[in-house]
Amino acid sequence: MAAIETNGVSKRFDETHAVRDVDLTVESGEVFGFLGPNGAGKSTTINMLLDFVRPTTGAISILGVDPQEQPRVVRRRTGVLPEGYAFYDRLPGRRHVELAIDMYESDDDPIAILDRVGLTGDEDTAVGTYSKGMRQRLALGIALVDDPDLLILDEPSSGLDPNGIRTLREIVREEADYGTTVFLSSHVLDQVEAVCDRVAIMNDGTLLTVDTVDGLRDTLDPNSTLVLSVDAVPDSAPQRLAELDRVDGVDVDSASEDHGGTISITCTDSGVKSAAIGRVEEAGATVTDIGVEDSSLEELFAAYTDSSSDGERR
Ligand SMILES: Nc1ncnc2c1ncn2[C@@H]1O[C@H](COP(=O)(O)OP(=O)(O)OP(=O)(O)O)[C@@H](O)[C@H]1O
Repeated sequence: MAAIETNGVSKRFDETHAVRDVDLTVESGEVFGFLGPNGAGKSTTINMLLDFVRPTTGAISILGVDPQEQPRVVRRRTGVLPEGYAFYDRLPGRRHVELAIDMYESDDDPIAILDRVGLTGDEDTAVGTYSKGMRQRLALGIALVDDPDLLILDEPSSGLDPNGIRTLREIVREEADYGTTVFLSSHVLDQVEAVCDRVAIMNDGTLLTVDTVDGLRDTLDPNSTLVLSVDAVPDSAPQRLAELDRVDGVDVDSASEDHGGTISITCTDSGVKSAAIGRVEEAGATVTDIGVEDSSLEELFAAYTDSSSDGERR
């Protein structure tokens, strides 16, 4: 059973077509990244998944149930970190977690949850004095109450410092290990790349693609650079490599001949990499290390959203 399934889901706010005809399936146990620039329709989609907003058209299933028919079942089994959580400034962090535990009638330990999100020592401090990052940590803790089957995190890294981002990443991985499905929206792409099995890219309300990060790479930018460390750069290596069909460029660095050098090979197809290594070895070099430089998710995202912004929207 899919954890999230949408069929032909659209949402109009008056003249704004916020979400257009979205078909999306997130399998149970996946860590799924939901990417898009500001105004792409990510929050509107999330709000429809949780029945906070009703679709204009289309059908949604969350953990096998229709959120319009059984919103309580969906909310009971789903932990949500929404964009802009409304806290009670005068209440301490611990009390917020206790209220969530009471609501779920759960036997979770609030201190253990606050510890998990890195708020040890701040449990009894009023939330009004919390920094943005501390509030985000608290909202994440509240989302974890009662061990949800599905975690929906809307821009979870917003306001977090590098330590907070690392904690978030660890928690996402731990939850995935427990079998929780994690759906996280973001425009902080390297975070998404670090934890997600698959990503969807939204722009102007339209779902442009769903793929693994590697799959996106193959589609959008098959070029990658193979960087070989060698004991010495043979004179014939560049020529031998250039003869290969899917090699687009060779760059040699043999500045420190005593200590070997590097050969960087631009490949237009990943299948040519082993042949390229073979050619270097045939030329007489010993390959001591192999690296691959791929385009970043950021570059792929820009390539997708730029090529989709071609006129008629809204
Ligand atoms: N309640 C609303 N009434 C009118 N328009 C809305 C409403 N909610 C969202 N929109 C519009 O729908 C579009 C999509 O907004 P949405 O908040 O879903 O995007 P987003 O991808 O979450 O953006 P961000 O990353 O900035 O949060 C935007 O044009 C937004 O102005």
